[in-house]
Amino acid sequence: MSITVRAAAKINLHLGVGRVRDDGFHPLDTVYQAIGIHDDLSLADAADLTLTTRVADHIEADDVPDGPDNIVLRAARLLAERAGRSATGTFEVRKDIPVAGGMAGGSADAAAALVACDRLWALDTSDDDLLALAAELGSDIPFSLVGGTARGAGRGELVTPVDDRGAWWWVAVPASVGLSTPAVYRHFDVLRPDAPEVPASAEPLLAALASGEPVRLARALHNDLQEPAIDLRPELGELITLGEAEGALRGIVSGSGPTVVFLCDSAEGARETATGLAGAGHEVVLTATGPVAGAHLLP
Ligand SMILES: C[C@@](CO)(OP(=O)(O)O)[C@H](O)COP(=O)(O)OP(=O)(O)OC[C@H]1O[C@@H](n2ccc(N)nc2=O)[C@H](O)[C@@H]1O
Ligand SMILES: Nc1ncnc2c1ncn2[C@@H]1O[C@H](COP(=O)(O)OP(=O)(O)O)[C@@H](O)[C@H]1O
Repeated sequence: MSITVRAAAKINLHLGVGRVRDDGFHPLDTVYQAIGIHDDLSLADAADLTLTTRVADHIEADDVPDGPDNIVLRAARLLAERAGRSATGTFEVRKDIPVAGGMAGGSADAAAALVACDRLWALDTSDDDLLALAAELGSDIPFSLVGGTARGAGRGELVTPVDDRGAWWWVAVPASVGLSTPAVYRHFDVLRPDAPEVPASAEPLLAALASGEPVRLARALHNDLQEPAIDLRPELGELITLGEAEGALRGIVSGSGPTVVFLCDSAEGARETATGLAGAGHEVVLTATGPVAGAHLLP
């Protein structure tokens, strides 16, 4: 038997970051949105545990570990250990989500692996237990299970779905070389030694989301990791200016970057912005809508 699970990229519409905690993580008040850029993960019965990866043209195959470090295998082993069985199966990951891009591609694959193993191994794990395992594997992974639009608290792992009736149009421009999430958080600590213990509230963003108006949402977008990301990669600031000149309502660094996402007012607006960015020499320009579903089985 073989099954396929699809998992989406995320962006942070609001990313409030507080002063680093004693455990090395930063307290967050964030709003995630899953958008229509996907990885698909297939899992087939087998006696042992193996993984192959296939990547879209815009991804460098060498950037994705194919050994035990791949988060798919870590997720499978963790679930197997908790279920008291051995981890078995042949995984194939087909990646379209930019790697180390601030779009939680690894987290999407980990969430997909939890869903796929739970199903193929017939474990029937409860949602709460799957969410707890996801949080052990990484702060963003519970959101990758839930999808849609959701608020994240704690270090990002405590996820609550929020009201979002919009269908938002996004243009995403990944960079050819990724940025390390811990490095961007460390740079935040250097630039913001006075960061408040309580992160900037997501409430204004939630009000803009509920209005359904793209111009209001554009104004409310907020990312405390944008400043450190741009300080490490000044060209990201130029890219934001360019996309806004090409018709986007607003550009913002996605999570810890270096992908930049642009909110557009319509499908037509997204097409124009994408065409303008491609014409200016950006080889990879992706268009997507959000919100979309979290990790789910494909028929
Ligand atoms: C920045 C964000 C925003 O959504 O996403 P990305 O841009 O990476 O996609 C997340 O906080 C990334 O979450 P994730 O990539 O799951 O991080 P984890 O594996 O849990 O942690 C990796 C490292 O990031 C730092 N980290 C992560 C989360 C957090 N709240 N504070 C932190 O300081 C820590 O240095 C940690 O050791
Ligand atoms: N399945 C996977 N897909 C992508 N990256 C992975 C995977 N498994 C492990 N990694 C490692 O995780 C790092 C962060 O990847 P990713 O989740 O794409 O970025 P981000 O944290 O910026 O959202 C990569 O540089 C890579 O070394």
